Amino acid sequence: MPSSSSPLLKVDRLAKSFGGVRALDGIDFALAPGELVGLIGPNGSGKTTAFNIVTGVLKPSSGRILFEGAEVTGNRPETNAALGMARTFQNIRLFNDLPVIDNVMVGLHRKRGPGFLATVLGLPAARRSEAAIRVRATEVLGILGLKKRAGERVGSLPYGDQRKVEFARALASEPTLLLLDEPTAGMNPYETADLGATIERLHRELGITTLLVEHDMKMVMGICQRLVVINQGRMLAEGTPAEIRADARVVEAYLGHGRKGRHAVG
Ligand SMILES: Nc1ncnc2c1ncn2[C@@H]1O[C@H](COP(=O)(O)OP(=O)(O)OP(=O)(O)O)[C@@H](O)[C@H]1O
Repeated sequence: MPSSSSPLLKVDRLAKSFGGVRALDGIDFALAPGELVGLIGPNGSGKTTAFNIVTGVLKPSSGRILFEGAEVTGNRPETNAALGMARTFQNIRLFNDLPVIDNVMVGLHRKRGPGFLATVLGLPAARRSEAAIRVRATEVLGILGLKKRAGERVGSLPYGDQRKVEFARALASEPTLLLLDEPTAGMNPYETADLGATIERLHRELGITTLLVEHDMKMVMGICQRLVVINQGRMLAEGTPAEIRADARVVEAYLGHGRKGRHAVG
């Protein structure tokens, strides 16, 4: 375990090229244990690429990712998940025809289940473990205010609640690092505000270190302790929401992209 002063996650001189496109060029940032940090930047600035490299979906061209002090660069996503990273996706990935509870239980099976085959065959250890997993999944649904919907088909839930189920699945694995990829994508302003409040509350209550990639400036500025701003694959600024709001380079980068409304920094 890291000491309180050593970062939980360190992104070190990260670079990534896709053919001739230099998507990332020297990205450096770190998350201290317990921090809620927003990774922001205009469209095409490289946020998703950075996120995908941290989680292991993409390999960097150069640079390193350190998690709990150990190098995890180039690890497969499943390896990183087993180490304690849990993520949500930009596009919801749930099993629409399955009940809410089953979708959350998937997150727990990934972490410590007895194995798919043992579960299917209903072997005794698997059955006991299955019961424990169901209890834990129900607890997590309770934290997110979704306990009453546990038995409903997840596809029948409103969009905002489906996002919360994804969130519950990530939390169920008891991650050390929670990575949220544009969780408010496709949400209306009410759902966005509600999810922002949920992320902030869970962070406060559970203290999970969280990296949030998000377009909605109002939400990000409202809940994050610190922001990392990238532009055209490079570091642009880092600081508290108040510092970022007052940073002329950030305002310029967003105005240069014609950002208005929910994307405006001011
Ligand atoms: N698989 C790929 N192949 C080629 N170019 C890519 C690929 N993925 C991303 N890019 C390019 O890399 C740059 C960064 O893209 P990325 O999606 O990481 O930005 P972003 O900040 O997440 O954008 P958005 O806010 O629109 O989601 C862009 O120029 C994009 O076109």
